[in-house]
Amino acid sequence: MTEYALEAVGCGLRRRRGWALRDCSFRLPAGRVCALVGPNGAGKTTFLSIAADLLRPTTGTVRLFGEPPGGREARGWTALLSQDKALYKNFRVDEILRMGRELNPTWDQRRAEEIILQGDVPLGARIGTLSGGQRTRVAFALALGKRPRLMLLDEPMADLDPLVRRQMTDALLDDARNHGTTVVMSSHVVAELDGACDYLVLISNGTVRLAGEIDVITDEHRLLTAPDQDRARRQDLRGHVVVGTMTERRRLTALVRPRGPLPQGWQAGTPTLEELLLTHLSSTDTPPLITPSARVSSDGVLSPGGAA
Ligand SMILES: Nc1ncnc2c1ncn2[C@@H]1O[C@H](COP(=O)(O)OP(=O)(O)OP(=O)(O)O)[C@@H](O)[C@H]1O
Repeated sequence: MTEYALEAVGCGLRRRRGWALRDCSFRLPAGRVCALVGPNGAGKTTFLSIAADLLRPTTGTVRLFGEPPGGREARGWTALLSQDKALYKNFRVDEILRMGRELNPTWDQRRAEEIILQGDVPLGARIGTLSGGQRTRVAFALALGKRPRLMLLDEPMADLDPLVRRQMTDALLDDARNHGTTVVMSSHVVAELDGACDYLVLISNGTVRLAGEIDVITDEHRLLTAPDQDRARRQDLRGHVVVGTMTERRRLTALVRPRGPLPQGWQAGTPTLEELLLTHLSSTDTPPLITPSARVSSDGVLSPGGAA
């Protein structure tokens, strides 16, 4: 039976200005590396904060391996690496690692030190004297040293140079491959997600628009291209779900979810992850696409045998 690292059922959070997250339902099978994507203000940080028990949802529930995020077990299983990386500035790096060791029964000192030393960060240096990128590396060491079952990352790599981004991505993938760690990573950098992630959750306006395996979601779409001279060609797309269209150099390109045979005279290709995300990010009225493995039934009961 499929084990789910994360299940959200009807999860919503209301802020003073309105809903930051609304009726968010999906599930994430254990061991996946999931990209959490959405425009600014979509609700990604809000969702990750609920999963890390920093915020309580106004409606619905989130479960981590079947347990509520605030429970002792779920706290032990989860590591959150957030945008602000709160680390005590007066602590030395080795003191931060000692804190990690004392707080976490599953602590892996060798792993944490490996991450620090790979970046030539002195173990005796105070956090306050480190550069932004070096601090991020310490935060990664603290999170990876915990050996969590579920790693939540909220735009963690913004201040890292490209080489260190690659090192940290490799470290995450290593953990996913060798220890079955489930990773949820929010980022605006598609290149960072492409190749690293095999699962996708796209949130827009506080609601889930896409959720599931990246290859299954990609397979549900076609990128159609036709010369734009013939305006009637737009009519060809009737009956298909059109996520978005773009005209460039007099050629019309449309990202569609086919509903029947593709129209004659159009070239059909598979969209790249970037094409898929950019088009979905600018679309507000496309019906959500949740693949079977990510689906929660409408009455809030998890659908049986949902894994694809
Ligand atoms: N502390 C807060 N008080 C009130 N509203 C907030 C607060 N934090 C976030 N919001 C609002 O909640 C909504 C969701 O914000 P959230 O930070 O979750 O988005 P995000 O997808 O992480 O955005 P970004 O990509 O810009 O980091 C936004 O409308 C935002 O203005």
